[in-house]
Amino acid sequence: MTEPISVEIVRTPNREQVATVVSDLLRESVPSRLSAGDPTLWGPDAESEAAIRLSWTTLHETSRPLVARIAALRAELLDAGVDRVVLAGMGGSSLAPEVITGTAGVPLVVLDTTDPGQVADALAGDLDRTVLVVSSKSGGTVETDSHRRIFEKAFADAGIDARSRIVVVTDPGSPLAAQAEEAGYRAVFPADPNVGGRYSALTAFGLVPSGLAGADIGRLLDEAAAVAPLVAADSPDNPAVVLAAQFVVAHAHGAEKIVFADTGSGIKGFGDWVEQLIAESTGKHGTGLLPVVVEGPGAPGFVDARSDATTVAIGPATGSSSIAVEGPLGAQFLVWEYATALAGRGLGINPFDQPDVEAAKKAARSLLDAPASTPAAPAFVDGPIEAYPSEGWLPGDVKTVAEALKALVAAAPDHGYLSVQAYLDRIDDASFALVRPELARRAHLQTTFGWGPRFLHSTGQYHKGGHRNGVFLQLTGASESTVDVPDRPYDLGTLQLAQALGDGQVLAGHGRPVLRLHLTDRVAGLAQLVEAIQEDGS
Ligand SMILES: O=P(O)(O)OC[C@H]1O[C@H](O)[C@H](O)[C@@H](O)[C@@H]1O
Repeated sequence: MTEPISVEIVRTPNREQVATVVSDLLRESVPSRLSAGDPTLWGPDAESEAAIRLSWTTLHETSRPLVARIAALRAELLDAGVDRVVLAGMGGSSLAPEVITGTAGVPLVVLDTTDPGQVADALAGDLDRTVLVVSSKSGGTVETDSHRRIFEKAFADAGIDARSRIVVVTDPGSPLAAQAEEAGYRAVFPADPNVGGRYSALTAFGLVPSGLAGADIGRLLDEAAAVAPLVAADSPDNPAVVLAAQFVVAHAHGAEKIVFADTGSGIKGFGDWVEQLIAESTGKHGTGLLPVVVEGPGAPGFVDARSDATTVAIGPATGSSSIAVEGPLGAQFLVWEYATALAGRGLGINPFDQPDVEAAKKAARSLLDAPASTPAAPAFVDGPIEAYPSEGWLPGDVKTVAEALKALVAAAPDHGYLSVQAYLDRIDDASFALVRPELARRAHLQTTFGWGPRFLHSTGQYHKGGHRNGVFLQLTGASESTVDVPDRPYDLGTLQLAQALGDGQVLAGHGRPVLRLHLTDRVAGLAQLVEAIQEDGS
């Protein structure tokens, strides 16, 4: 029989220490205790939260009944000519379905944005054939609530009974569960409340949208089931133990970054899922593991990784990878969840909370509640780009984007990182992702890229709670579209800007340098930005 997953350690500088960490984990039977749901594994402070967060270890069994229910709903919808699935959900409520459907090659429109243009494009699709899945564990996430309001109105405006086209996934008792009951939405799938968002790939959050879109979710559970005995075993061959020990020891030696490249796994977008799991689980109390997702095995950050990073191939090993993990998606989900929970124990943190996420949400809410009477003036304007630096790091005589970028990179400590955060349309503005390798190549810093506000529910926890060695480049842009949020005093563009400004304030409050570049014309702005990066030469 072929192994359900393979973890290859291509090179490890600290073999003996890794072996010690492995034997400590095994001596205390940590893997089997984790699989049995022992909440004491992360110390007394984490125990009460862990007690309501460990049901993910058995989802390959407990989620089985969902498969038939989802298939029945899909058949009903198809009979009614409804075959376009739009998913409104942030972070753990959309990252897994995006990978599952991308890998299966079935279409799913994911709404995890407040960009007015991107939402307008989703609305412009064929509403006659559309079902909206509204996924939110808490039932109170502002983006998801906005999408529900916007689509409900759009269905009604198009003469479609919105109730028949909205399917909800949420925790029992959440505000969204109450709204769904009151409105009489088509179906409500109660999620397992004892699984946190980023560990919920194999709950209703991962399975409902993916199954409705046509992915083979039964097979996904089979893949997880095949690996379950391996990750629960108190054995030195346990793939999750091997990974966790590598990361904990690397972290102790100053390699707190994990650079992920897909090397031909056949999985689409795994990095986007795993980065939330690792960053949000571990990035807190000034420590953690920073995932850096790169374009491929030849990308900057991977080929030229230094001593501050471990390179991981998802797929076969390549010359630059230190570790290679090969296996199907369902197995990868479970192995990385176990590895993260085990690494969290090694780092001495609670891998199930996200103490710094709320701060940015609160700052955005304050800005929406009390908008500034006069907008802030840019520090300088360079063609179609306005620059808004946080206080205290940009010399006053800097007047060009190229110089400002150079100063931002120079403000990072040695072995720090640069985080690029694009509050833009990740479909129409997809080419902004090019900025990451361009900057990484010149900055000689590990460089991450995230779409705002999506990353706020993912790596955003690490930026504020993890190692304090990041510098931050925010990109915001003018929009030609306006999308109102029904029964709310703001439109999406206003919300999007408040989210960028709110997170920027919180980062600056942590003493981190933040440069916001606002593109008054997105296309011309990108061209100018790339030119400035190339000219920068830092
Ligand atoms: O599912 P929801 O309650 O809407 O939450 C969606 C996401 O947003 C939060 O801010 C958390 O940081 C994430 O862990 C979570 O996955």
